[in-house]
Amino acid sequence: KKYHWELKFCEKVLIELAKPKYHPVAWPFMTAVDPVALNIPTYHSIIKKPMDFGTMKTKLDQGEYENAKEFETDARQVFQNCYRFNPHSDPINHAGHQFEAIFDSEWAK
Ligand SMILES: Cc1ccc(Nc2c(-c3ccc(O)cc3)nc3c(C)cccn23)cc1
Repeated sequence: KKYHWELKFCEKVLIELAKPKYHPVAWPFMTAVDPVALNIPTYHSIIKKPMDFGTMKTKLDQGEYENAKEFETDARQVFQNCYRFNPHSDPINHAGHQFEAIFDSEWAK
Protein backbone atom coordinates (compact mmCIF):
# COMPACT_ATOMS: atom_id res chain seq x y z
CA LYS A 1 0.00 0.00 0.00
CA LYS A 2 0.99 3.64 -0.47
CA TYR A 3 1.31 4.16 3.28
CA HIS A 4 3.72 1.22 3.67
CA TRP A 5 6.38 2.93 1.50
CA GLU A 6 5.92 6.24 3.34
CA LEU A 7 6.43 4.62 6.75
CA LYS A 8 9.52 2.75 5.55
CA PHE A 9 11.00 6.16 4.71
CA CYS A 10 10.17 7.45 8.22
CA GLU A 11 12.00 4.46 9.73
CA LYS A 12 15.02 5.16 7.52
CA VAL A 13 15.09 8.82 8.66
CA LEU A 14 14.96 7.77 12.35
CA ILE A 15 17.85 5.33 11.85
CA GLU A 16 19.94 8.09 10.28
CA LEU A 17 19.15 10.68 12.99
CA ALA A 18 20.07 8.17 15.72
CA LYS A 19 23.62 7.73 14.37
CA PRO A 20 26.44 8.63 16.80
CA LYS A 21 27.71 11.41 14.53
CA TYR A 22 24.54 13.44 15.31
CA HIS A 23 24.56 12.77 19.07
CA PRO A 24 26.20 16.16 19.93
CA VAL A 25 23.06 17.98 18.71
CA ALA A 26 20.43 15.18 18.87
CA TRP A 27 20.79 14.03 22.49
CA PRO A 28 18.21 16.43 24.13
CA PHE A 29 15.54 15.31 21.62
CA MET A 30 15.89 11.51 21.61
CA THR A 31 14.05 10.87 24.88
CA ALA A 32 11.07 12.49 26.58
CA VAL A 33 11.85 15.66 28.54
CA ASP A 34 11.94 14.66 32.24
CA PRO A 35 10.92 17.82 34.18
CA VAL A 36 11.98 16.26 37.50
CA ALA A 37 15.42 15.18 36.26
CA LEU A 38 15.96 18.56 34.58
CA ASN A 39 14.49 20.58 37.46
CA ILE A 40 12.04 22.36 35.17
CA PRO A 41 8.73 21.87 37.03
CA THR A 42 6.97 24.39 34.74
CA TYR A 43 7.61 22.30 31.60
CA HIS A 44 4.20 20.62 31.33
CA SER A 45 2.35 23.88 32.06
CA ILE A 46 4.19 25.54 29.13
CA ILE A 47 4.42 22.58 26.72
CA LYS A 48 1.01 21.03 26.03
CA LYS A 49 2.15 18.45 23.46
CA PRO A 50 5.45 16.91 24.62
CA MET A 51 7.16 14.87 21.92
CA ASP A 52 10.59 13.37 21.23
CA PHE A 53 12.19 11.10 18.62
CA GLY A 54 12.26 8.11 20.98
CA THR A 55 8.50 8.33 21.39
CA MET A 56 8.18 8.70 17.61
CA LYS A 57 10.13 5.45 17.13
CA THR A 58 7.78 3.67 19.53
CA LYS A 59 4.73 5.11 17.76
CA LEU A 60 6.13 4.04 14.37
CA ASP A 61 6.90 0.50 15.60
CA GLN A 62 3.41 0.23 17.18
CA GLY A 63 1.72 1.26 13.93
CA GLU A 64 0.40 4.53 15.38
CA TYR A 65 1.26 6.56 12.26
CA GLU A 66 -1.01 6.25 9.25
CA ASN A 67 1.29 8.22 6.94
CA ALA A 68 4.50 10.27 6.72
CA LYS A 69 2.63 13.53 7.32
CA GLU A 70 1.59 12.44 10.82
CA PHE A 71 5.22 11.49 11.53
CA GLU A 72 6.49 14.88 10.29
CA THR A 73 3.91 16.69 12.45
CA ASP A 74 5.37 15.00 15.56
CA ALA A 75 8.92 15.89 14.47
CA ARG A 76 7.97 19.56 14.05
CA GLN A 77 6.33 19.43 17.51
CA VAL A 78 9.68 18.38 19.03
CA PHE A 79 11.36 21.46 17.58
CA GLN A 80 8.53 23.89 18.38
CA ASN A 81 8.53 22.68 22.00
CA CYS A 82 12.29 23.24 22.17
CA TYR A 83 12.07 26.80 20.80
CA ARG A 84 9.11 27.64 23.04
CA PHE A 85 10.68 26.42 26.25
CA ASN A 86 14.39 27.13 25.76
CA PRO A 87 15.47 30.79 25.49
CA HIS A 88 17.19 31.85 22.25
CA SER A 89 20.47 32.09 24.21
CA ASP A 90 20.26 28.53 25.56
CA PRO A 91 22.57 25.96 23.93
CA ILE A 92 19.60 23.55 23.75
CA ASN A 93 17.72 26.05 21.56
CA HIS A 94 20.76 26.21 19.24
CA ALA A 95 21.03 22.42 19.20
CA GLY A 96 17.34 22.30 18.22
CA HIS A 97 17.97 24.52 15.19
CA GLN A 98 20.99 22.46 14.18
CA PHE A 99 19.09 19.16 14.59
CA GLU A 100 16.05 20.53 12.71
CA ALA A 101 18.35 21.39 9.78
CA ILE A 102 19.59 17.78 9.80
CA PHE A 103 16.00 16.49 9.92
CA ASP A 104 15.00 18.80 7.03
CA SER A 105 17.90 17.54 4.95
CA GLU A 106 16.98 13.86 5.49
CA TRP A 107 13.25 14.58 5.06
CA ALA A 108 13.84 16.19 1.66
CA LYS A 109 15.60 13.07 0.24
C1 LIG B 1 16.95 24.94 33.56
C2 LIG B 1 16.86 24.26 32.23
C3 LIG B 1 16.85 25.00 31.05
C4 LIG B 1 16.77 24.36 29.82
C5 LIG B 1 16.69 22.98 29.74
N1 LIG B 1 16.58 22.41 28.49
C6 LIG B 1 16.86 21.09 28.28
C7 LIG B 1 16.09 20.19 27.52
C8 LIG B 1 14.88 20.44 26.79
C9 LIG B 1 14.70 19.81 25.55
C10 LIG B 1 13.55 20.00 24.83
C11 LIG B 1 12.57 20.85 25.34
O1 LIG B 1 11.41 21.06 24.64
C12 LIG B 1 12.75 21.48 26.57
C13 LIG B 1 13.90 21.28 27.29
N2 LIG B 1 16.65 18.99 27.55
C14 LIG B 1 17.75 19.10 28.32
C15 LIG B 1 18.68 18.12 28.66
C16 LIG B 1 18.47 16.73 28.20
C17 LIG B 1 19.76 18.46 29.45
C18 LIG B 1 19.91 19.78 29.86
C19 LIG B 1 18.98 20.74 29.54
N3 LIG B 1 17.91 20.40 28.77
C20 LIG B 1 16.70 22.22 30.91
C21 LIG B 1 16.78 22.86 32.16
